[in-house]
Amino acid sequence: MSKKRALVSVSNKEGIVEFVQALVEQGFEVVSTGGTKKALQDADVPVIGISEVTNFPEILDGRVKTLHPNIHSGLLAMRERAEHQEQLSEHNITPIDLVVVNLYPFKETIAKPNCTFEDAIENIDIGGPSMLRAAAKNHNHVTVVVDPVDYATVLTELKDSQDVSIETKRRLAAKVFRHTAAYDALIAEYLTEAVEETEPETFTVTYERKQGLRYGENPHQQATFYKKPLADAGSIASATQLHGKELSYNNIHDADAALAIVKEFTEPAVVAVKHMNPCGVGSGTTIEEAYGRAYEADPVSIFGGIVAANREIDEATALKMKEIFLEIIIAPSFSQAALDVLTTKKNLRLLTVDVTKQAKPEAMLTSIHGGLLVQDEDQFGFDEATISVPTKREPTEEEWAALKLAWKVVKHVKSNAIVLTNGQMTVGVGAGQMNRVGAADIAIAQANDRVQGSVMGSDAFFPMGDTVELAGKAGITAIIQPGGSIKDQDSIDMADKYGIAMVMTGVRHFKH
Ligand SMILES: NC(=O)c1ncn([C@@H]2O[C@H](COP(=O)(O)O)[C@@H](O)[C@H]2O)c1NC=O
Repeated sequence: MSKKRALVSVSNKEGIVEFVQALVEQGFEVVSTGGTKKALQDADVPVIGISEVTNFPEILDGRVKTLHPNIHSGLLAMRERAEHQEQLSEHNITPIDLVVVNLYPFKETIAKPNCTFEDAIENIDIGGPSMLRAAAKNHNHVTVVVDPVDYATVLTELKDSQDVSIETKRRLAAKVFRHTAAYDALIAEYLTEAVEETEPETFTVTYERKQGLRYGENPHQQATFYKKPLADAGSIASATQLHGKELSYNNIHDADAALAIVKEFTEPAVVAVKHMNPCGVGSGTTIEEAYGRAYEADPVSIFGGIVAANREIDEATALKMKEIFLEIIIAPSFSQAALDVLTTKKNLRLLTVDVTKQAKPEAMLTSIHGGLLVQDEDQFGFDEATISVPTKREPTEEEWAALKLAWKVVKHVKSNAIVLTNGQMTVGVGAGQMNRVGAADIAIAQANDRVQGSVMGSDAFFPMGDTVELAGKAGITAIIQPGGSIKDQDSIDMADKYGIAMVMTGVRHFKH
C-alpha cells in the first residue's frame, strides 16, 4: 500500500516538528515549503521539498510556492471517482491526505505600530488559503488542520484508528472556512479603511472569542464574549481582571458604558453605572474626592453598581469603596495597599484598563432582527464654535462648569435624558423616559434638596416650554440643550421668565 501524504506549510511553527515527526511515525510522507521544510530538516524529520512535487521552483519571494495543479489536484481529487483517479495517474499526481497550513501573520503585522502598507500587503497569504479551502472542500477525503490546537486530536485519532473520523474532518473543515473568512474579513477591513470607503456594499467584520459567558442578559439566554482582533487597549475587551468572580454579560456591557463616560474626563473622575446608565458621576482634585461625590450623587443606586475611575485607586479610596457592595471597580491601576483592602472581598471584580488611551473611533453596531445598523460613534464633545446663549442671562463661571459636566454625562444617558449637576457631581439623572418632562421629573425628584441652584442638561431639544418651566419652578438656574425645535422661542421665553441662563449646543445626543 502506498504511503499517505501530508502537505505541511506553516508560518507559526510552534509544535510542528513534534507533530510531523509523529505523522511520519504513523506512516506519512511529508511534503513541505521552504521555511517549514528547513525547520523539519533541522530536526532530522524526513521531508520532500514542494518543488520536487511541482517540478517548479518557489519563486517571486514565496508569492508562488504551492499554487500548482500538482498540489491542487492532489487536494481536490475525489477518491471514489474513477475519472479523477485516472486523471491523477495520467498526470502522475499523488493525492494528499492531510494538510497542515497556517497563514502569514496579517493581524500581527498590522498590529505593529510602524507597519507600512507594503508590509501589510506582503502579509496577505494567497497559497495558504487556497490549499486550506481546497482541502476543506474535499474534507470527505482530506484532513485539514489550520490550528495547532488540533494537532493532538488528529494524532490521537490516527494512533487509535489509523484514520481521522469524518466527524472530525468535517469539524476541521468548518473551522477552516471560519478561519479563512475571518482572515479575509480583516484584510477587507484594513483595505476598506485605507481607501476610506464609508458605505461598503457588504459589511464583513470579524471577532474572536474572548470568553464563554455563564449566560446572557438573563439566565435562559446563551451568550459569548467576542473581541475585535485588534481591540483598543482602552476598551473593556482589553481589560485585565485582577480579582473577583467571572464577568457576566451585564457586567461587561455596563463596564463598557462606565468606561465611555469616565473617558470624557481629564481631571480625576469616577462614574457609577447601573443598567447602562450613570447613577452617579463625580469629579475632584483627587480620586478619593471624585469617588465620594459619585457615591453621594445617588447612594442608593450605586449599590451593586459598576464603578470606573480614571486614576489609580489608592488605599483611602479603596477603604471607602469597600464599605458598600459594588460589582466591579475599573481603573488604570490599583495601589498595592488598595488591592490589599479590596481583595478581601472575594467576589468583587477588579479590572485594569488603560482609560487614558485615546480610542480610535469605532463603527457602532446594533443588531436588529434580520439586519444590522452601523453608525459612527458619538464622539462629539463640547465645541465653543457651535454654542449660543439665546437667553437674557449668560451662565456664570460656576454654571458653565456645571453645564459642561451635565453635557458630558447626558450624552451617555439613555434618551430621553435629563441630567442635573452642580459643578462637581451629578445630583439627578432621569433616563430612558418616553417624554422629556417625565425624565426631568425623575431627575428633579432624585436631586431633592440639591435641585436648588443646580443646572440641567438635556440630550435633545425641548419641543415646548414645559420642561424649562419645571426647571424654573424647581430652582434650576441654567440649562444646556441642543436647541433646534420650531418652538425654541417658547423655551427661551420661559427661561427668561425664571432668570435661567440657557446654552444651545446645536448638537443632539440621542442614545437608545
Ligand atoms: N504562495 C504560495 O504558493 C504559498 N503557499 C504556501 N504559502 C504560505 O507560506 C507559509 C509557509 O512558508 P514557509 O514554509 O516557507 O515558511 C504558510 O503560511 C503558507 O500559508 C504561500 N505563501 C503565500 O501566499
